[in-house]
Amino acid sequence: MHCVQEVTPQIFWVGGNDRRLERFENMFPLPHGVAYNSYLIMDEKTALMDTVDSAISALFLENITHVLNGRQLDYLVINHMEPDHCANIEELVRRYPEVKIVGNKKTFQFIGQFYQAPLQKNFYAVQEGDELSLGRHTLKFFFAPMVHWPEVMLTYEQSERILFSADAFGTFGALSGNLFSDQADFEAVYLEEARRYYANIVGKYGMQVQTALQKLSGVEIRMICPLHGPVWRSNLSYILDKYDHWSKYLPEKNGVVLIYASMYGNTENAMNVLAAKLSQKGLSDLRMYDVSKTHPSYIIADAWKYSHLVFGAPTYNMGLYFVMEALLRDMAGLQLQNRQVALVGNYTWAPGVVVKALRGLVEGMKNMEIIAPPFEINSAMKPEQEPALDQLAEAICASVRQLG
Ligand SMILES: Cc1cc2nc3c(=O)[nH]c(=O)nc-3n(C[C@H](O)[C@H](O)[C@H](O)COP(=O)(O)O)c2cc1C
Repeated sequence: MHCVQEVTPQIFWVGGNDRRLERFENMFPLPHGVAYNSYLIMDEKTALMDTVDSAISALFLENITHVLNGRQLDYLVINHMEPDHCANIEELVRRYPEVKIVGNKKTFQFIGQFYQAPLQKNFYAVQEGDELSLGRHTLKFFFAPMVHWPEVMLTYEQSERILFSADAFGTFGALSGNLFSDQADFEAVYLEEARRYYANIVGKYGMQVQTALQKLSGVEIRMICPLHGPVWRSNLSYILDKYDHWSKYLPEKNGVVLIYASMYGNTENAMNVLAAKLSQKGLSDLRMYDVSKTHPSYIIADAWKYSHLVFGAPTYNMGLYFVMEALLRDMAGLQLQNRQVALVGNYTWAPGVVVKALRGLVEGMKNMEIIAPPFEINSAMKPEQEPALDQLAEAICASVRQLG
């Protein structure tokens, strides 16, 4: 049975949800599933905006057949060639041999790489700023290279002022029937997952997101239709503001995330003592993670949200405990920047090694300020070290308060 929703009287959501997939990109846990959105415009000409992942192909094709109701598919716009959105191109050409595949040079290069079938005869190339009339609706194409992949386009429908935004403004989390963000309690249901999606999937490309936002700044947008998660038809400034913060690597909140690695509990203990001191000094909403327990995507999402990060880790085979090293390299790869940092190291026989490694990785990232001398433990924290930890706590509090 088809499952479609009306976005506007002539535009239909023909996507679907996957709550079975364990990990997005075989990497990121999906406790709340994921939605693959696709939109079909029914005008004098019909146009489909992107396809979906192969996991939901059967329902997707049924949805299209239902909405087309015997009509031909005239255009298939490919805003993004990542396989979770383009798994059905070949099948659509088999069903609608005359369909024009709308894309740019890079789109067509990638289609050639992913697909065996000769699809060149269906290609309909567009340039930046080109317009395509469907009748009452007119599509205008904005290129947004590296707002995830190099071929990415944003398609703007001029009559209804709708932005089909590819992966931008998307989120993890399946749709629970409610298609629009204002039908859900977005902050409760989606915000954490939207941030986790942004930081881990798009985070590296902040500069390109800024370029795209500037390109669109003169365009009136009434609705944003992303490829994942709910559609925005109201309060657009809310999600635009989040994207502006995230892509400028500006924290949303002044606060502290304590991130530790620990094999036998001694580093963990020092981090707990530090967290208690921070709390007693008046800091609230502290967040704390064990890197061996929590998937890095969640820690990275909070690193995107908060202004201060404390990293604590033991020495391991004359270096930094691997899981912490992997997390820091992940953060660096995603270009996390502009954070205030404090360090806690632990060793049994090699003083200085782990704090040097932590410092090296943190200083390798842009605009990361180490706000106080590292706190070092020799195997286990001793009561006589409390004044030094107090000093570190005081430095962190002062730095948080300084931000306002
Ligand atoms: C496999 C292994 C390798 C270690 N390698 C080093 C090392 O190279 N240098 C050092 O000073 N301590 C090393 N240690 C000691 C730990 O860093 C130390 O015991 C620390 O207190 C552990 O902190 P934790 O209780 O938070 O796990 C090693 C410990 C283990 C288990």
